[in-house]
Amino acid sequence: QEKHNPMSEFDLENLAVCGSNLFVAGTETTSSTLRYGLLLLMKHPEVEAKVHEEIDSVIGHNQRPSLKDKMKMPYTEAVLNEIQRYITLLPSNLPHAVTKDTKFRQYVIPKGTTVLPLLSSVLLDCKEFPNPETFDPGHFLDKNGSLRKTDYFIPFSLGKRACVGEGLARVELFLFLTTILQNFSLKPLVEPRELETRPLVTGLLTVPPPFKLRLLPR
Ligand code: HEM
Repeated sequence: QEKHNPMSEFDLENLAVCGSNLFVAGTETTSSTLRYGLLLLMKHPEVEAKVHEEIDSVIGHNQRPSLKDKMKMPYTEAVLNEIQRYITLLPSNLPHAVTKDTKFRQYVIPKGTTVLPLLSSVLLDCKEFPNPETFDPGHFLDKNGSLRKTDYFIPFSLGKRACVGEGLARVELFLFLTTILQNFSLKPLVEPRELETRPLVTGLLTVPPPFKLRLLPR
C-alpha cells in the first residue's frame, strides 16, 4: 500500500528505529525491576516467606507457574506492585510536550513546551501510600488480604502514550519471579539489615545497587 508513497513513514530506517526502541525499552526496564525485586526480597525475608507460602498453596511444586495462577495470588501481585512502586523505575517518565497553552496551578505552560510529568510524585504520594519510602506490600492489600486497586499505581504512565509493553512486562515479572521462588530461596551473603537498597543512580532510570545473591534449591 505504501510502496509508491514518497512521504510514507513505513521505511527501513523507521523499522530499524522502532525495532531498537522496543528492544531497549523492553529489556533494561523489566530486568532492572526483577533485579531490584530480588534485592528487596532478600532485605525483607518475611515478605519472601509469604510469597513462598502462596506459591506452595496455589501452584505447588509439580507444575510451572502460569498466568491463570495470578488472580489467585493477591499477595504476590501486591509484592510485584510494591516493587514497582517503591523503585519508581522511571521517576520522571519520558519527556512529553504540551499540545496547547496549558494552565497548571498559577502557571501557563506555552504550547510546545517540554514537560516531565513526574511519576514519582504519584507513586510516592504519602496520603495514598502511608510511609511511601518504606517497602511494604500492605500498600496494595486491603484488610481482607485482597489486592487493593488504586489509580496511583502508574509505573507505566498514563494516557495514549503510556507504555505499550505494560501487559508483556507484567506477565514477565509474574512468571519470572514466581518461577525463581518456586524453585529457590534467596540468601544474602550478609545480614539482611546490612543490605544497601538505595539506588546506585537515579536519573532517567533508577538503577539498583550491585549485590551478591545465593539461590538455594527448595
Ligand atoms: C517494568 C517494565 C516497564 C516499565 C516500568 C515501563 C515504563 C514505561 C514508561 C513510564 C513509559 C513512558 C510512557 C509515557 O511517555 O508516558 C514507557 C514507554 C514505552 N515502553 Fe515501557 N516500561 C516497561 C516495559 C516495557 C516493555 C517490556 C516494552 C516492550 C517490549 C516497553 C516498550 C515501551 C515503548 C515502545 C514505549 C514508548 C511508547 C510511546 O512513546 O508511545 N516497555 N514505558
